[in-house]
Amino acid sequence: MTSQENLFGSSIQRLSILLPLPFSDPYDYLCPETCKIELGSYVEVPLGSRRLVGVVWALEGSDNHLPDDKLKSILRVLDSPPMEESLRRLVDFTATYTISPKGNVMKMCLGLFGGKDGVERFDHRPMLQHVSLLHDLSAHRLTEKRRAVVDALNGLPPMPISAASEQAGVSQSIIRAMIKQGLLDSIDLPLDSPFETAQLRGGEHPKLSEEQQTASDAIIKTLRQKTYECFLLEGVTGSGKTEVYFEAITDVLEQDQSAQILVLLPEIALTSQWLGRFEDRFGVKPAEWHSDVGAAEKRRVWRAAGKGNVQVIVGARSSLYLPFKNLSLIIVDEEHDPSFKQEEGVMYHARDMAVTRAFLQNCPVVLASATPSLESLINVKNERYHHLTLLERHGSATLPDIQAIDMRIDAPPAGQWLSPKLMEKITENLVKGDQTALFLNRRGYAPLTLCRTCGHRVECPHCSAWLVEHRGRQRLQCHHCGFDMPTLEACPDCETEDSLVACGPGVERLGEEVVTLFPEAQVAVLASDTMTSVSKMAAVVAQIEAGEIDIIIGTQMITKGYHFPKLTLVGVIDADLGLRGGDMRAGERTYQQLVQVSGRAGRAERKGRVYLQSFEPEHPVVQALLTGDGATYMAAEIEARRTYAMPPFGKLVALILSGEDVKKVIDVGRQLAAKAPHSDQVKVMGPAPAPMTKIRGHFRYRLLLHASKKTAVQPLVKEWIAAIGTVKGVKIKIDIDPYSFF
Ligand SMILES: Nc1ncnc2c1ncn2[C@@H]1O[C@H](COP(=O)(O)OP(=O)(O)OP(=O)(O)O)[C@@H](O)[C@H]1O
Ligand SMILES: [Zn+2]
Repeated sequence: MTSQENLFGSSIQRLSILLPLPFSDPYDYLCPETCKIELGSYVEVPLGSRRLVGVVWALEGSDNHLPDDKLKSILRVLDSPPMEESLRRLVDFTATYTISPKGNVMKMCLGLFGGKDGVERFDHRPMLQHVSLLHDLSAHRLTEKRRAVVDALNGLPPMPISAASEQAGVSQSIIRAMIKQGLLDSIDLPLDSPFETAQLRGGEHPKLSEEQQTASDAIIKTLRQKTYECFLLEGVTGSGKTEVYFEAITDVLEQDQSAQILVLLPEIALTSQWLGRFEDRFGVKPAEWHSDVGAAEKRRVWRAAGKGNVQVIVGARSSLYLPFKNLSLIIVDEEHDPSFKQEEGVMYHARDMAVTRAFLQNCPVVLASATPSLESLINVKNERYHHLTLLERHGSATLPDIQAIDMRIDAPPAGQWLSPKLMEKITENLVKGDQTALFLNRRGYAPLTLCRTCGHRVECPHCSAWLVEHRGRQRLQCHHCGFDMPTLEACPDCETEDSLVACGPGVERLGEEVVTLFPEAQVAVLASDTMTSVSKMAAVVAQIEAGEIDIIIGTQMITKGYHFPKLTLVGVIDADLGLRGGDMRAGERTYQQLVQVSGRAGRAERKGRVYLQSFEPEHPVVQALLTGDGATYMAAEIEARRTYAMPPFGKLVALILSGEDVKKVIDVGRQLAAKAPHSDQVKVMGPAPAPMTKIRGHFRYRLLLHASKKTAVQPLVKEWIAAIGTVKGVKIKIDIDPYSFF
């Protein structure tokens, strides 16, 4: 600790404070030595005219030689347990690994907020107006809406006005008016109401099968030793991986009520069914952390995590950076899922960082999947991960029969997308009263609108992409920048009326076809643009569970996690779709997706069947599904990666340059190429126009660095980019181990 006398004779110290701003290093601040401060303490500091939350990164100043009188003092130490060393080290690691400013990683740790809001979060617990029903209003004459409010509140403890309005389906003003008239009571309660503790042996408690038991025993053994170990829990679809890790969660909490568990799920849409299962099992809801959670709830979860007042948090990628007090187990479900890679800002891979966090925390981590990523399989081979396998479906369920439909032979009628064979199977299934899922990974009505007269394709004015028709909403939309406009009557180029045609199918168009062919069936179309919130998705899931839906049509959002006992037929409309892009992971990704969607069929007593419509049924991916020999397919993929020294046998770093002035972008690209590191261990390709040459009016070029496994790429890339310096108007994004090549 450095200290010296200040002007007034009292002792002061210098501190390094990491701020949630895009800076790489902490800033120096002063504070009286009497101040009770620790490494990791959250403090409020001034910066210009702003007040920010920062974290004490060192109990001494950095080496910036600024005299004390140039430094400002911290304003106060905030009321929260200090950030633990393991999280501070994760921040350092993430920043170094991804070549991001440390302050940007700190921003993720603080949750939502950088500025003022961050400070408010630490203030005495905010109070919130709650409403309750104390009087008997049955004799009152009430409007329908007021009656709905009474029904929603009846017999329940006070709830926030927003919750009551949601429950009753009326506006908040109606509730406020009722409070004013004395019909309802209002009370201010702290927002930070505590999370309930799980009931460990109370709820539904399945008896594990032998292989499930073996897997959960292995995890529990490590849990009790309180050490790091990474498990790859590989179990076929429907084998009950969730039950295995629920058992592990039960054991951690049985050993230690204050233990905390983090479960990462790839998609928030997935959580509805998962949450239901959790609640059945543990009698309480876990805390949630994802983009659909409101600011007040996020504040509550963040604080509870830090104070150790919440046991289980289920979340998306960013929950990994929450300030847990006693993190004891991390689960990454569907670990192979590409959405764990963050593609904006700090470009980290949440699965890999979860393993790192567990290592720093010295606790076990479980990666679960029916189709593990190639990287994880290799880590098993190298004995870095402990492999646990479930080979059979739970109970009497068996894996579905999978067949291909050769679209060159069994072609659909013109302008339709369902082959005669698949139509026949759907009809049979409807007669049986079973449910069918049709998978097509394309949102909207049609991916392309084409003019029959002049051949013009309707493109986004800001991106090099076609506009996708959304017929229900009568809009044309860009799926890259969100640009949106009404559908057109005439061709924007040759101005011919009624000459535009929709080309290709999206789920909406497939829905139209299905409704026409099977008018008596109840159909639901699920895509991320229609299922915009967890509650909307939950409502549809409940309908499917209740058997109110016969045919489910959806994008990749329906492929994973779901368990619908009555679903026995899966049709894949275009099994080759994912193979067309052609990056290094296209085959692996398509294989995983097809296994996952097939895995939705026949998960209970009734046998499942899957039909893959393909123009290339001889493709190794389709063959792997038909033969059920995924292991051989993945082994061949691993060999191909090894041959070409592709990750994880070698390293890739992508540089994505973008700017409004294409000449400047190309110029920076050329400068980078000229200064590129080259050796027998390192090669650089590019600059080349990105496949998406323009997004949001910004032109994009890419360079790709390929290095041997032993090369430390981060210092190399840092030095390389520093040699160019910053160029105004051109952004350089660094993507270590890229998953997207667009
Ligand atoms: N030991 C058990 N006792 C009773 N029910 C079980 C048991 N194991 C699994 N199940 C039930 O079997 C069904 C499938 O299990 P689960 O959803 O956990 O599989 P999964 O391995 O996660 O599948 P997927 O990878 O396809 O998501 C669930 O309804 C689950 O409750
Ligand atoms: Zn666009």
